[in-house]
Amino acid sequence: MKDHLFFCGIKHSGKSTLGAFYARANNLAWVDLDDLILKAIAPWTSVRAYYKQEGQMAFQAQEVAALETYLCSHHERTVISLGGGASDNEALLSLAKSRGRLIYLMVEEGVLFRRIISGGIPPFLDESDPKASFHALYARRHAIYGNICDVLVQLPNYPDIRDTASFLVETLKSEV
Ligand SMILES: Nc1ncnc2c1ncn2[C@@H]1O[C@H](COP(=O)(O)OP(=O)(O)O)[C@@H](O)[C@H]1O
Ligand SMILES: O=C(O)C1=C[C@@H](OP(=O)(O)O)[C@@H](O)[C@H](O)C1
Ligand SMILES: [Mg+2]
Repeated sequence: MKDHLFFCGIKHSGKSTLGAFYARANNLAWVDLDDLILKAIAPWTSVRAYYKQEGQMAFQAQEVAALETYLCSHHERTVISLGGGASDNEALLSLAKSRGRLIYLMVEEGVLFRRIISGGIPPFLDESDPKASFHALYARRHAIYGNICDVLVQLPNYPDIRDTASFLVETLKSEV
């Protein structure tokens, strides 16, 4: 199967939540790559903790291994929600590219920043200037996703995520 749909985007853009919605609406299988990694790295209970302790290279190797394992054993068309750091994993992106289409769920920087810090400043942002550190992360990853993805969907920021999901389903009708 070479026609999977890979949902890409910066952290908190809604890849996981909207991936599940979109798959349900289109009667497709859905998996979240972070969930597959978590199963593979048991007894770890969080991918973030694994990433922090074992480092980026180890985490990226898990991303590729988890995707390879899934693709080898599942042949139905699947919506696969990637993690936000996929932009920095060339091997993962080229594997995904070879097996389907990459959909960039683009959310405006300010909206994402507010969503991210609503739960407090996360450790991946610089505590002394979280806005500037997020700006740098956003700019770099946005450039990569904008360049590599086959489809870019600029998501609205509706108060109810179900409305955003419906927008996505409608928008992708003409694209995939
Ligand atoms: N369009 C949206 N509107 C409101 N909240 C959202 C939206 N997209 C994501 N969220 C919220 O942001 C958080 C992260 O969503 P998630 O789907 O896990 O994003 P990702 O997988 O891209 O990091 C969740 O609390 C989710 O409810
Ligand atoms: O942005 C990142 O570097 C990461 C995002 C996470 O996924 P979400 O974007 O689904 O939160 C997860 O894969 C990991 O913690 C790394
Ligand atoms: Mg996610």
